[in-house]
Amino acid sequence: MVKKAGVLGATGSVGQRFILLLSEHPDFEIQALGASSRSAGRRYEDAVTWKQTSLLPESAKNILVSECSAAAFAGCDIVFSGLDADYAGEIEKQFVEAGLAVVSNAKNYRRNVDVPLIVPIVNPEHVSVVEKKLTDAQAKGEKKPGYIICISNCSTAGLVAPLKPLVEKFGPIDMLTTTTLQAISGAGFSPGIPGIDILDNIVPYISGEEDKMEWETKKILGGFSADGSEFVPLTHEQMKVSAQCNRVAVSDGHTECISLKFANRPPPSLEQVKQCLRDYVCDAAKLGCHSAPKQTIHVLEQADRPQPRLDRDRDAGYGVSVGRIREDPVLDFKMVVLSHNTIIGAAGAGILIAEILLAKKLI
Ligand SMILES: NC(=O)C1=CN([C@@H]2O[C@H](COP(=O)(O)OP(=O)(O)OC[C@H]3O[C@@H](n4cnc5c(N)ncnc54)[C@H](OP(=O)(O)O)[C@@H]3O)[C@@H](O)[C@H]2O)C=CC1
Ligand SMILES: N[C@@H](CC(=O)OP(=O)(O)O)C(=O)O
Repeated sequence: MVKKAGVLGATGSVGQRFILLLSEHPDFEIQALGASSRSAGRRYEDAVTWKQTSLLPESAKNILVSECSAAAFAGCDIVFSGLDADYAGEIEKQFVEAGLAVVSNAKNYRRNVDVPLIVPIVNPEHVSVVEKKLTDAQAKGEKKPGYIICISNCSTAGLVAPLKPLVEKFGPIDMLTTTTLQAISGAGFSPGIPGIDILDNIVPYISGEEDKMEWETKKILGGFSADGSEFVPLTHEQMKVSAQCNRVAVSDGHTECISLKFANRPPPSLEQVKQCLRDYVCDAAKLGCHSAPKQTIHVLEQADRPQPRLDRDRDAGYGVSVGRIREDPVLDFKMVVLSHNTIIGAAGAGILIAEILLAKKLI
Protein backbone atom coordinates (compact mmCIF):
# COMPACT_ATOMS: atom_id res chain seq x y z
CA MET A 1 0.00 0.00 0.00
CA VAL A 2 1.25 3.50 -0.86
CA LYS A 3 2.34 5.38 2.28
CA LYS A 4 1.28 8.95 3.03
CA ALA A 5 4.16 11.41 3.34
CA GLY A 6 4.37 14.93 4.71
CA VAL A 7 7.09 17.49 3.99
CA LEU A 8 8.05 20.22 6.47
CA GLY A 9 9.99 23.12 4.98
CA ALA A 10 8.52 22.15 1.63
CA THR A 11 9.38 25.46 -0.05
CA GLY A 12 13.14 25.40 0.66
CA SER A 13 16.15 23.97 -1.16
CA VAL A 14 15.81 20.55 0.46
CA GLY A 15 11.99 20.71 0.52
CA GLN A 16 11.82 21.27 -3.25
CA ARG A 17 14.04 18.24 -3.79
CA PHE A 18 11.65 16.20 -1.59
CA ILE A 19 8.73 17.31 -3.80
CA LEU A 20 10.57 16.17 -6.94
CA LEU A 21 11.55 12.80 -5.51
CA LEU A 22 8.16 12.07 -3.92
CA SER A 23 6.16 13.06 -6.99
CA GLU A 24 7.70 10.16 -8.93
CA HIS A 25 7.87 7.66 -6.09
CA PRO A 26 5.95 4.36 -6.30
CA ASP A 27 5.69 3.83 -2.50
CA PHE A 28 4.88 7.33 -1.19
CA GLU A 29 2.35 10.02 -1.99
CA ILE A 30 2.31 13.57 -0.68
CA GLN A 31 -0.35 14.06 1.98
CA ALA A 32 0.67 17.38 3.58
CA LEU A 33 3.12 20.21 3.00
CA GLY A 34 4.25 22.69 5.65
CA ALA A 35 6.33 25.85 5.73
CA SER A 36 6.37 29.19 7.57
CA SER A 37 3.36 31.45 8.09
CA ARG A 38 4.58 33.38 5.03
CA SER A 39 3.66 30.36 2.88
CA ALA A 40 0.82 28.76 4.87
CA GLY A 41 -2.64 28.98 3.32
CA ARG A 42 -1.28 29.32 -0.24
CA ARG A 43 -1.21 26.79 -3.09
CA TYR A 44 2.25 25.22 -3.28
CA GLU A 45 2.85 26.71 -6.72
CA ASP A 46 2.12 30.21 -5.36
CA ALA A 47 4.07 29.77 -2.12
CA VAL A 48 7.28 28.37 -3.59
CA THR A 49 10.01 30.12 -5.57
CA TRP A 50 10.86 27.06 -7.65
CA LYS A 51 14.59 26.80 -8.39
CA GLN A 52 14.98 23.23 -9.63
CA THR A 53 16.05 22.48 -13.20
CA SER A 54 13.17 19.99 -13.51
CA LEU A 55 9.69 21.53 -13.71
CA LEU A 56 7.47 21.73 -10.66
CA PRO A 57 5.43 18.49 -10.74
CA GLU A 58 1.76 19.01 -11.68
CA SER A 59 0.66 16.83 -8.78
CA ALA A 60 2.18 19.23 -6.22
CA LYS A 61 0.98 22.56 -7.65
CA ASN A 62 -2.44 22.72 -5.99
CA ILE A 63 -1.58 21.27 -2.59
CA LEU A 64 -2.36 23.82 0.10
CA VAL A 65 0.66 24.63 2.26
CA SER A 66 -0.17 24.49 5.96
CA GLU A 67 1.44 25.73 9.17
CA CYS A 68 3.82 23.13 10.65
CA SER A 69 1.39 21.80 13.26
CA ALA A 70 1.24 18.09 14.09
CA ALA A 71 -2.55 18.15 13.62
CA ALA A 72 -2.18 19.08 9.94
CA PHE A 73 0.11 16.04 9.44
CA ALA A 74 -1.87 13.58 11.57
CA GLY A 75 -2.66 11.24 8.66
CA CYS A 76 0.98 10.87 7.56
CA ASP A 77 2.85 7.57 7.82
CA ILE A 78 6.12 9.49 7.60
CA VAL A 79 7.11 13.16 7.78
CA PHE A 80 10.24 14.46 6.04
CA SER A 81 11.69 17.66 7.43
CA GLY A 82 13.65 20.26 5.47
CA LEU A 83 13.02 22.94 8.08
CA ASP A 84 15.32 25.81 8.84
CA ALA A 85 17.28 24.63 11.90
CA ASP A 86 16.21 27.73 13.88
CA TYR A 87 12.65 26.34 13.92
CA ALA A 88 13.13 22.59 13.38
CA GLY A 89 13.89 21.79 17.03
CA GLU A 90 10.56 22.83 18.52
CA ILE A 91 8.39 21.76 15.57
CA GLU A 92 9.95 18.30 15.21
CA LYS A 93 9.66 17.73 18.97
CA GLN A 94 5.91 18.42 18.79
CA PHE A 95 5.58 15.99 15.88
CA VAL A 96 7.37 13.21 17.77
CA GLU A 97 5.22 13.85 20.85
CA ALA A 98 2.16 13.50 18.62
CA GLY A 99 3.36 10.00 17.65
CA LEU A 100 4.68 10.83 14.18
CA ALA A 101 7.74 9.33 12.49
CA VAL A 102 10.07 12.17 11.44
CA VAL A 103 13.09 11.94 9.15
CA SER A 104 14.93 15.23 9.49
CA ASN A 105 17.61 17.11 7.60
CA ALA A 106 18.09 19.61 10.38
CA LYS A 107 21.04 19.45 12.75
CA ASN A 108 19.10 19.88 16.03
CA TYR A 109 18.87 16.26 17.24
CA ARG A 110 21.85 14.67 15.47
CA ARG A 111 23.94 14.44 18.64
CA ASN A 112 21.24 12.92 20.89
CA VAL A 113 22.50 9.57 22.16
CA ASP A 114 19.31 7.71 21.19
CA VAL A 115 18.70 9.39 17.81
CA PRO A 116 20.04 7.59 14.73
CA LEU A 117 22.23 9.75 12.47
CA ILE A 118 22.01 7.98 9.16
CA VAL A 119 23.62 8.08 5.75
CA PRO A 120 21.49 5.35 4.15
CA ILE A 121 24.26 4.02 1.89
CA VAL A 122 26.56 3.76 4.93
CA ASN A 123 24.91 2.94 8.29
CA PRO A 124 21.25 1.93 7.85
CA GLU A 125 21.80 -0.61 10.65
CA HIS A 126 21.54 2.35 13.05
CA VAL A 127 17.72 2.24 12.67
CA SER A 128 17.91 -0.67 15.14
CA VAL A 129 17.68 1.85 18.02
CA VAL A 130 14.29 3.00 16.72
CA GLU A 131 13.26 -0.59 16.03
CA LYS A 132 14.03 -1.41 19.69
CA LYS A 133 11.94 1.57 20.90
CA LEU A 134 9.00 0.37 18.81
CA THR A 135 9.22 -3.28 19.91
CA ASP A 136 9.70 -2.30 23.60
CA ALA A 137 6.56 -0.13 23.44
CA GLN A 138 4.63 -2.92 21.72
CA ALA A 139 5.76 -5.46 24.35
CA LYS A 140 4.45 -3.12 27.08
CA GLY A 141 1.14 -2.69 25.25
CA GLU A 142 1.81 1.03 24.72
CA LYS A 143 0.75 2.90 21.61
CA LYS A 144 3.31 3.27 18.81
CA PRO A 145 5.68 6.06 19.87
CA GLY A 146 6.81 8.86 17.61
CA TYR A 147 10.49 9.03 16.78
CA ILE A 148 13.05 11.01 14.89
CA ILE A 149 15.82 9.85 12.58
CA CYS A 150 18.39 12.44 11.52
CA ILE A 151 20.07 12.67 8.16
CA SER A 152 23.70 13.72 8.37
CA ASN A 153 25.27 16.96 7.29
CA CYS A 154 25.57 16.87 3.48
CA SER A 155 29.39 17.04 3.33
CA THR A 156 29.65 14.34 5.96
CA ALA A 157 27.55 12.03 3.75
CA GLY A 158 30.12 12.24 0.93
CA LEU A 159 33.02 11.75 3.32
CA VAL A 160 31.75 8.62 5.08
CA ALA A 161 30.67 6.84 1.86
CA PRO A 162 34.19 5.64 0.90
CA LEU A 163 35.30 5.35 4.55
CA LYS A 164 32.69 2.68 5.41
CA PRO A 165 33.90 -0.04 3.00
CA LEU A 166 37.55 0.82 3.67
CA VAL A 167 37.11 0.43 7.45
CA GLU A 168 35.10 -2.77 6.99
CA LYS A 169 37.81 -4.31 4.84
CA PHE A 170 41.10 -2.88 6.14
CA GLY A 171 40.33 -1.88 9.74
CA PRO A 172 40.23 1.48 11.48
CA ILE A 173 41.34 4.75 9.95
CA ASP A 174 43.78 6.40 12.31
CA MET A 175 43.52 9.91 10.87
CA LEU A 176 42.12 11.82 7.93
CA THR A 177 41.94 15.34 6.58
CA THR A 178 39.38 16.70 4.16
CA THR A 179 39.02 19.99 2.29
CA THR A 180 35.57 20.63 0.82
CA LEU A 181 34.33 22.66 -2.16
CA GLN A 182 30.62 22.99 -1.43
CA ALA A 183 27.79 23.95 -3.76
CA ILE A 184 25.62 27.02 -3.20
CA SER A 185 22.40 24.98 -2.93
CA GLY A 186 23.82 23.75 0.39
CA ALA A 187 23.33 27.21 1.86
CA GLY A 188 19.57 27.06 1.26
CA PHE A 189 17.21 29.48 -0.47
CA SER A 190 16.06 31.70 2.39
CA PRO A 191 17.74 33.96 1.61
CA GLY A 192 20.53 31.96 -0.12
CA ILE A 193 23.98 33.25 -1.06
CA PRO A 194 23.99 36.61 -2.89
CA GLY A 195 25.51 36.41 -6.38
CA ILE A 196 27.98 39.17 -5.52
CA ASP A 197 29.48 36.99 -2.77
CA ILE A 198 30.04 33.87 -4.84
CA LEU A 199 30.57 34.97 -8.45
CA ASP A 200 34.28 34.94 -9.33
CA ASN A 201 34.94 33.91 -5.76
CA ILE A 202 35.46 31.22 -3.11
CA VAL A 203 34.29 31.74 0.47
CA PRO A 204 36.59 29.83 2.86
CA TYR A 205 34.06 29.61 5.70
CA ILE A 206 30.77 27.76 6.28
CA SER A 207 29.44 28.32 9.76
CA GLY A 208 29.61 25.19 11.95
CA GLU A 209 30.41 22.90 9.03
CA GLU A 210 33.91 21.77 10.04
CA ASP A 211 32.83 20.81 13.55
CA LYS A 212 29.82 18.91 12.15
CA MET A 213 31.99 16.92 9.73
CA GLU A 214 34.52 16.09 12.41
CA TRP A 215 31.87 15.02 14.96
CA GLU A 216 29.20 13.35 12.81
CA THR A 217 31.73 11.10 11.05
CA LYS A 218 32.55 9.52 14.41
CA LYS A 219 28.91 8.81 15.28
CA ILE A 220 28.10 7.38 11.85
CA LEU A 221 31.13 5.05 11.92
CA GLY A 222 30.74 4.39 15.65
CA GLY A 223 28.92 1.68 17.60
CA PHE A 224 26.17 1.03 20.15
CA SER A 225 25.88 0.71 23.91
CA ALA A 226 25.69 -2.86 25.29
CA ASP A 227 21.86 -2.89 25.38
CA GLY A 228 21.60 -1.41 21.87
CA SER A 229 19.60 1.61 22.98
CA GLU A 230 22.25 4.33 22.53
CA PHE A 231 25.01 5.29 20.12
CA VAL A 232 28.66 5.41 21.12
CA PRO A 233 30.69 7.55 18.69
CA LEU A 234 34.34 6.81 17.99
CA THR A 235 36.73 8.83 20.14
CA HIS A 236 39.34 11.25 18.81
CA GLU A 237 41.97 8.68 19.77
CA GLN A 238 40.21 6.05 17.65
CA MET A 239 39.93 8.30 14.59
CA LYS A 240 41.26 11.82 14.13
CA VAL A 241 39.30 13.90 11.61
CA SER A 242 40.21 17.40 10.40
CA ALA A 243 37.95 19.31 7.97
CA GLN A 244 38.31 22.61 6.10
CA CYS A 245 35.18 23.84 4.31
CA ASN A 246 34.79 26.23 1.38
CA ARG A 247 31.82 27.52 -0.62
CA VAL A 248 32.33 27.57 -4.39
CA ALA A 249 30.29 28.73 -7.40
CA VAL A 250 28.74 25.33 -8.19
CA SER A 251 24.95 24.86 -8.17
CA ASP A 252 24.73 21.28 -6.82
CA GLY A 253 27.33 18.73 -5.72
CA HIS A 254 29.88 18.86 -2.92
CA THR A 255 33.50 17.96 -3.78
CA GLU A 256 35.92 16.82 -1.06
CA CYS A 257 39.66 16.23 -1.23
CA ILE A 258 40.47 13.56 1.35
CA SER A 259 43.78 12.17 2.68
CA LEU A 260 43.76 9.26 5.11
CA LYS A 261 45.99 6.92 7.07
CA PHE A 262 44.96 3.43 8.20
CA ALA A 263 45.74 2.26 11.73
CA ASN A 264 46.99 -1.16 10.58
CA ARG A 265 50.50 -1.47 9.15
CA PRO A 266 51.30 -2.15 6.41
CA PRO A 267 48.36 -0.40 4.69
CA PRO A 268 46.54 -2.04 1.75
CA SER A 269 47.82 -1.52 -1.79
CA LEU A 270 46.39 1.15 -4.08
CA GLU A 271 44.66 -1.50 -6.20
CA GLN A 272 43.13 -3.11 -3.09
CA VAL A 273 41.69 0.26 -2.04
CA LYS A 274 40.15 0.84 -5.47
CA GLN A 275 38.74 -2.68 -5.67
CA CYS A 276 37.25 -2.40 -2.19
CA LEU A 277 35.38 0.77 -3.20
CA ARG A 278 34.21 -0.74 -6.50
CA ASP A 279 32.93 -3.87 -4.76
CA TYR A 280 30.93 -2.06 -2.09
CA VAL A 281 27.19 -2.77 -2.25
CA CYS A 282 25.18 -0.79 0.30
CA ASP A 283 22.60 -2.60 2.43
CA ALA A 284 19.78 -0.51 0.93
CA ALA A 285 20.58 -2.11 -2.44
CA LYS A 286 20.65 -5.58 -0.85
CA LEU A 287 17.21 -4.84 0.66
CA GLY A 288 15.98 -3.99 -2.85
CA CYS A 289 15.08 -0.39 -1.99
CA HIS A 290 13.64 1.49 -4.96
CA SER A 291 16.11 4.42 -4.87
CA ALA A 292 19.22 2.52 -3.78
CA PRO A 293 22.14 3.13 -6.17
CA LYS A 294 22.99 0.23 -8.50
CA GLN A 295 26.65 1.16 -8.03
CA THR A 296 27.14 2.71 -4.59
CA ILE A 297 30.62 4.09 -5.28
CA HIS A 298 31.74 4.93 -8.79
CA VAL A 299 35.53 4.71 -8.98
CA LEU A 300 36.60 7.04 -11.77
CA GLU A 301 39.94 6.53 -13.48
CA GLN A 302 40.00 9.66 -15.68
CA ALA A 303 42.67 12.06 -14.39
CA ASP A 304 40.31 15.05 -14.20
CA ARG A 305 37.22 13.50 -12.58
CA PRO A 306 34.96 13.65 -10.62
CA GLN A 307 33.49 17.02 -11.64
CA PRO A 308 30.20 18.28 -10.15
CA ARG A 309 28.38 19.10 -13.41
CA LEU A 310 29.42 15.84 -15.08
CA ASP A 311 29.26 13.34 -12.23
CA ARG A 312 26.75 14.47 -9.59
CA ASP A 313 23.80 12.66 -11.19
CA ARG A 314 25.35 9.19 -11.22
CA ASP A 315 22.71 6.73 -10.02
CA ALA A 316 20.23 9.62 -10.00
CA GLY A 317 22.27 11.43 -7.35
CA TYR A 318 22.23 8.46 -4.93
CA GLY A 319 25.66 7.19 -5.99
CA VAL A 320 28.96 8.75 -4.87
CA SER A 321 31.91 9.30 -7.22
CA VAL A 322 35.50 8.80 -6.10
CA GLY A 323 38.41 9.70 -8.35
CA ARG A 324 42.11 10.56 -8.30
CA ILE A 325 42.78 7.74 -5.83
CA ARG A 326 46.52 7.72 -5.29
CA GLU A 327 49.20 7.19 -2.71
CA ASP A 328 49.85 10.09 -0.36
CA PRO A 329 53.46 10.90 0.60
CA VAL A 330 52.32 12.12 4.06
CA LEU A 331 49.39 9.83 5.00
CA ASP A 332 48.54 6.58 3.09
CA PHE A 333 46.10 7.55 0.33
CA LYS A 334 44.37 10.61 -1.11
CA MET A 335 41.26 10.87 -3.28
CA VAL A 336 38.54 13.26 -4.50
CA VAL A 337 34.93 12.49 -3.57
CA LEU A 338 31.82 14.01 -5.15
CA SER A 339 28.30 13.60 -3.79
CA HIS A 340 25.00 15.31 -4.64
CA ASN A 341 24.33 17.47 -1.59
CA THR A 342 20.54 17.74 -1.92
CA ILE A 343 20.02 14.10 -3.02
CA ILE A 344 22.28 11.63 -1.17
CA GLY A 345 23.29 14.51 1.16
CA ALA A 346 19.73 15.54 2.07
CA ALA A 347 16.28 14.80 0.56
CA GLY A 348 17.30 11.64 -1.31
CA ALA A 349 18.86 10.31 1.88
CA GLY A 350 15.52 10.92 3.63
CA ILE A 351 13.63 9.04 0.93
CA LEU A 352 16.08 6.13 1.04
CA ILE A 353 15.83 5.96 4.84
CA ALA A 354 12.03 5.79 4.49
CA GLU A 355 12.42 2.98 1.95
CA ILE A 356 14.59 1.11 4.45
CA LEU A 357 11.95 1.63 7.18
CA LEU A 358 9.34 0.32 4.75
CA ALA A 359 11.45 -2.73 3.84
CA LYS A 360 11.83 -3.46 7.58
CA LYS A 361 8.05 -2.95 8.08
CA LEU A 362 8.66 -0.11 10.56
CA ILE A 363 6.21 2.21 8.73
N1 LIG B 1 20.66 22.45 1.35
C1 LIG B 1 21.35 21.36 1.66
O1 LIG B 1 22.13 20.82 0.84
C2 LIG B 1 21.21 20.74 3.01
C3 LIG B 1 20.41 21.29 4.02
N2 LIG B 1 20.30 20.67 5.24
C4 LIG B 1 19.43 21.19 6.30
O2 LIG B 1 18.08 21.07 5.87
C5 LIG B 1 17.30 22.13 6.40
C6 LIG B 1 16.69 22.92 5.25
O3 LIG B 1 17.72 23.51 4.49
P1 LIG B 1 17.44 24.30 3.17
O4 LIG B 1 16.37 23.63 2.39
O5 LIG B 1 18.77 24.48 2.55
O6 LIG B 1 16.86 25.70 3.76
P2 LIG B 1 15.95 26.78 3.05
O7 LIG B 1 16.30 28.06 3.70
O8 LIG B 1 16.06 26.71 1.58
O9 LIG B 1 14.43 26.36 3.46
C7 LIG B 1 13.98 26.51 4.77
C8 LIG B 1 12.53 26.03 4.90
O10 LIG B 1 12.10 26.24 6.25
C9 LIG B 1 10.86 26.98 6.24
N3 LIG B 1 10.77 27.85 7.41
C10 LIG B 1 11.51 28.94 7.71
N4 LIG B 1 11.08 29.49 8.87
C11 LIG B 1 10.06 28.72 9.32
C12 LIG B 1 9.19 28.78 10.46
N5 LIG B 1 9.29 29.75 11.37
N6 LIG B 1 8.25 27.83 10.57
C13 LIG B 1 8.12 26.85 9.67
N7 LIG B 1 8.90 26.75 8.55
C14 LIG B 1 9.85 27.68 8.38
C15 LIG B 1 10.91 27.78 4.97
O11 LIG B 1 9.58 28.16 4.62
P3 LIG B 1 9.24 29.58 3.89
O12 LIG B 1 9.56 29.39 2.43
O13 LIG B 1 7.78 29.71 4.14
O14 LIG B 1 10.07 30.61 4.54
C16 LIG B 1 11.53 26.77 4.01
O15 LIG B 1 10.55 25.88 3.56
C17 LIG B 1 18.23 22.98 7.26
O16 LIG B 1 18.09 22.59 8.58
C18 LIG B 1 19.59 22.66 6.68
O17 LIG B 1 20.61 22.89 7.62
C19 LIG B 1 20.94 19.48 5.44
C20 LIG B 1 21.74 18.91 4.50
C21 LIG B 1 21.94 19.53 3.23
N1 LIG C 1 25.98 23.34 5.70
C1 LIG C 1 25.69 22.61 4.48
C2 LIG C 1 24.22 22.35 4.38
C3 LIG C 1 23.56 22.22 5.69
O1 LIG C 1 22.61 22.89 5.93
O2 LIG C 1 24.09 21.37 6.55
P1 LIG C 1 23.50 21.02 7.99
O3 LIG C 1 22.22 20.33 7.80
O4 LIG C 1 24.51 20.16 8.63
O5 LIG C 1 23.31 22.31 8.75
C4 LIG C 1 26.21 23.43 3.33
O6 LIG C 1 26.32 24.61 3.56
O7 LIG C 1 26.44 22.95 2.25
